[in-house]
Amino acid sequence: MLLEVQNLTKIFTSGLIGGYQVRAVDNVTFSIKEGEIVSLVGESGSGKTTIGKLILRLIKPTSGKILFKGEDIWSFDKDKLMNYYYKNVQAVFQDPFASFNPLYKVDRVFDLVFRTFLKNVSDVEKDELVRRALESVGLNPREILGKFPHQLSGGQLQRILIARALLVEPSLLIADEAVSMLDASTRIDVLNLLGEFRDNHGTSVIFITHDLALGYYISDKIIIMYRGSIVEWGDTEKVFDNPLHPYTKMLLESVPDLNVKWEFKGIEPEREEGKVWELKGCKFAPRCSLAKDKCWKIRPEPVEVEKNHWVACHLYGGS
Ligand SMILES: Nc1ncnc2c1ncn2[C@@H]1O[C@H](COP(=O)(O)OP(=O)(O)OP(=O)(O)O)[C@@H](O)[C@H]1O
Repeated sequence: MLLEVQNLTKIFTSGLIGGYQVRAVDNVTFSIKEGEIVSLVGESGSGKTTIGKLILRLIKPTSGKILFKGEDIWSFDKDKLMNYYYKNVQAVFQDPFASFNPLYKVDRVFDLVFRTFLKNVSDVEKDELVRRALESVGLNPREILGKFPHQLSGGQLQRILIARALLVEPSLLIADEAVSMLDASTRIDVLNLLGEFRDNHGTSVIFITHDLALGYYISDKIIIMYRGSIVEWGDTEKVFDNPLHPYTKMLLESVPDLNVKWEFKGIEPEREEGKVWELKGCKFAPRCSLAKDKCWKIRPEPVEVEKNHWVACHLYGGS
């Protein structure tokens, strides 16, 4: 297995006075095989980015483990972290502007990659690798190299960052809302590019998105998150063809239908933000029209309802 996330929990403390704790990630377990594209889907605040940061070892879990090829990522010393883990695990985030220094030409992001991960490459080879990487994301190197960030569009900058991440040929790419800022046609090009890269290099992708349709388009497996917990996961086709959790159903109903004028069909989110994190039962109970007594008291355990399709909901059994 390439990556195993085991009972991962991250608790943040918010507010200075009378602060309350947020269980941003709550006992999350999943794994990713080589060459698999897995989408993490959920609305804002469901813990997707926190999972990405935990996998990148940018923050420390409160409890639980992340294993990369069987090794605990927190057992790596600085050298192994830089020269092994980050060479294997690359990331692209939502806001491309944040990744560029406005005072330097965009080429600099490639220099850093060569200095850190590809030290033995000659200058001639470097130029060729950069050219190929830019072309692979649909950019013309002559229009890109030598420019400052403000001279390029957000979509161009984002594709440069994807090219940079793929240059290293990582085993795992974490794409956190990485296509959100791209226009619709560029977005599809970049999604196809990730798929091609997987096919050619066996790179696995964790595709973090709030957009169910993008998750459907790109992924082999889909994980639906709600308030830090996984509520449903499985093979993408199965989850889409036969959504089981009331939250997954609600998300699917909210995908805009171009033939129907928009009308709010969801249930109003609960007002008392802090309280839901403390619920003993199902976190979705305050929004669920089907919630029964048990749902408020006992957290549902995941149940495999069909092969490779799991749901954590009392409607489908489990304790
Ligand atoms: N550093 C932090 N300190 C305190 N709370 C945090 C911190 N980072 C995240 N949180 C909280 O953890 C929860 C999960 O946040 P996270 O950013 O992981 O969600 P998300 O699903 O990625 O949302 P979005 O799509 O809006 O980025 C939220 O309630 C958020 O406010």
